[in-house]
Amino acid sequence: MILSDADILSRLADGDLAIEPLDDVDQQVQPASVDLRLGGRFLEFQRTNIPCIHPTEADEVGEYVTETTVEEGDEFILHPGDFVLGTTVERVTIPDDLVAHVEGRSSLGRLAIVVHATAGLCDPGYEGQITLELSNLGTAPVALSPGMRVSQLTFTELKSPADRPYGAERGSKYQNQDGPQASRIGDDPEFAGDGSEDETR
Ligand SMILES: Nc1ccn([C@H]2C[C@H](O)[C@@H](COP(=O)(O)OP(=O)(O)OP(=O)(O)O)O2)c(=O)n1
Repeated sequence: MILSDADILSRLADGDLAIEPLDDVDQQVQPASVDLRLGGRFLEFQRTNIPCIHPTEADEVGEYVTETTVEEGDEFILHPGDFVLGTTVERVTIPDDLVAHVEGRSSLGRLAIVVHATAGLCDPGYEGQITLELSNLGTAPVALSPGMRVSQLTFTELKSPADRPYGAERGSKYQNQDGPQASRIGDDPEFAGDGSEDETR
């Protein structure tokens, strides 16, 4: 079951679901979602001499990524074909019986801006800001302004609370993330070497 505006406000009042800061409830709480704003920090991917990123090599991911900060009032120009990581202003806390989905806003979609290229699920138990996978599928550069409502979050009730919510034990690489975070897929246990893997690779 997807939460309505009344359900969302009731869960926010209960305090187990949190979205902070929620500065303008009237504007941000939509009929069945909450609009989230664009933060000012971006991770851009540079062209380098590395032939490719091996997703399991944390250093290689780091080599490609540089952080840019855009102050409120300034703009970040997203060029056609570009892919950058952004962040929400808001920090969310998802209770164990809800899952949240990051969706784009139609008004930006109509300008060819996509806010999650592939991954859009916030697990039960997740806490932190949300990293946005921003791309421009169009032919014109688009100016993005920190503080603008850029994405929306919907909430779906689980049939029963998660037994092992995000952050409780395994993995949970992105718990409490602050600002845009690059991929940490190299921290996956199957790549980190848990004794069952060949570590001489
Ligand atoms: N666009 C998104 C999607 C998700 N998340 C956050 C909330 C999720 O609960 C957390 C983990 O997302 P996934 O489970 O999709 O990612 P992984 O499976 O790669 O990570 P892990 O192994 O930690 O589960 O990242 C995010 O910040 N931005």
